[in-house]
Amino acid sequence: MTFSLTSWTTLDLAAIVICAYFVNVVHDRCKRRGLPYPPGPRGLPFIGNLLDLPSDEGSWIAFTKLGKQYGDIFSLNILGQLIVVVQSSKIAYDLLDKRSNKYSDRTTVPFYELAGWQWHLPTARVGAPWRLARRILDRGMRPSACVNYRPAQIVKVHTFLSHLLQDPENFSDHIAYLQGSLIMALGYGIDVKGTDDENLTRIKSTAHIMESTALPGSVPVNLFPFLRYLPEWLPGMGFKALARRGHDMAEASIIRPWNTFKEAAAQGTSPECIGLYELRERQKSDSSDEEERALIDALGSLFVAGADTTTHSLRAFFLVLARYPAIQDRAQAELESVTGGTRLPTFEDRPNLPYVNALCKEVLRWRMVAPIGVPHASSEDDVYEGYFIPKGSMIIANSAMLQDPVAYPNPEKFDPGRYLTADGKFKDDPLINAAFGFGKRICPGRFIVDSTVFITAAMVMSTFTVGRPKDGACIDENVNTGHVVTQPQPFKCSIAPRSAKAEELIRAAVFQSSSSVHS
Ligand code: HEM
Repeated sequence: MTFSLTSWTTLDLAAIVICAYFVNVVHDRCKRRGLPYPPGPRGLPFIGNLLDLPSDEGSWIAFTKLGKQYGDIFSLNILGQLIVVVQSSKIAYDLLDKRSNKYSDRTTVPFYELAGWQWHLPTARVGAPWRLARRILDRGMRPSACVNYRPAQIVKVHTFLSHLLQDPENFSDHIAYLQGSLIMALGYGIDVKGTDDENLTRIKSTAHIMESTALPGSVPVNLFPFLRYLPEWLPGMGFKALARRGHDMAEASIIRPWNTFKEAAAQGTSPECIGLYELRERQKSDSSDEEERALIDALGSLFVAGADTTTHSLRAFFLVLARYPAIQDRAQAELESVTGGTRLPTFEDRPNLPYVNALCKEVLRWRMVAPIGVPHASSEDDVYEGYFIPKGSMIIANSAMLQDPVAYPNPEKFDPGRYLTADGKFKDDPLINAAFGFGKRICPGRFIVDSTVFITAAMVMSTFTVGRPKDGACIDENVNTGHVVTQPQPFKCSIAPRSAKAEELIRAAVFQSSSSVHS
């Protein structure tokens, strides 16, 4: 007897779906041994809590509201996927950090599988390829390695200052270019020479497709994975061609810069970068084909994971300067007391700039770029505080913890004073790390972010004054309602050099940077 899909009636299919649903419910009850899931709103059959997630506001806002009703750990069921949302830092560290062996996986994004994007680290499932690539980034971006990339960071920030000087109105685009070109330099030692650089435009297009196909509702196959097995000529199957295009584009965008880097490394002309750091480490041991591919994947993941995120934080930094002149004045006075206004600040000045350091920390807390991080997934059944969390659950640590009024009184206020002692010394706050995630999946780029935001902020405030826009337009302090990554709403501001001396310092720095590159 042969079966074909077309010989089945709608009733047959409905009966199978209903049976599967009830088998699942019974299986689930047995597994739970009477333990409840974390509390949450009652869902509807089949769709669960789909309607409890409003589409017109950021998911972190919806989660925060639900958290007020159901507590610091609650759960939702979306089309059969259990989502556990965690709102307190204690629970987040208990689960994602202390029990990281069980909570470091990711759920599959069906479109990514179809496009062959398993190399992309932030969404990669736990397994040997992720472990190898992750080790490379942890090694190549640890604080002692980051010191090697300071010259590249300084050159890129000098160029950024000169862009602000020439064309202050487009500061937001200059920030994006700063980050894009910096990541190409950090990863591959490639010196991008303008916004139309091929490596840059290619990886930007790849990042764009990846971002627009990551969420459950963005492409049909993410909600209904079985669609990938249906023929392409059926209506609604356009995602298959998109996946092929995405695959080819992504491969080109990670392989071409890799080849450029490898050639330079072989000729001994590659500047310091993460790729070179890793090759040096490998000379200490034998390296396999898998390890070479892991390095390609690791470097390829940097742009998509790190360019937009840091760009948005720096846009928030400009927003702060434009909105809060007293904060800018205080930071500028501190910088001037250290540099005398006769030179640009350096990394070595950092210990003497507690207020600037505190300002940078507060930017990361005040306008978190990734308010729900990247969801983790559990790889084993677990019980926490009497709640059952089955294998395959999605765990979301919501940013509400960095807006907690107990840890951060008046959390909406931008206040660098949170990180200063009574006598004005910088006081670190380990909780801020929550902005970079948890456990084994914590952002490996966090030390690069820390140094990039510091050196950019210090150089900008030394040489420019940022203020309200000349046309008197209002500056909206809110962020957009993107579901994963947020950024300030577009805003205008005035940016003027602080003095003729500041202009002179910028021109001299750019001249010196370009002559050292060409020498
Ligand atoms: C303000 C800037 C940034 C923020 C707020 C940020 C935040 C995050 C967060 C929340 C995660 C998920 C952590 C988790 O799953 O628990 C993550 C992952 C990641 N980030 Fe960042 N990030 C930033 C910049 C960067 C930069 C500059 C790079 C690289 C140059 C980078 C590379 C990565 C990578 C590769 C992952 C995936 C790690 C994994 O899944 O194992 N990030 N980041």
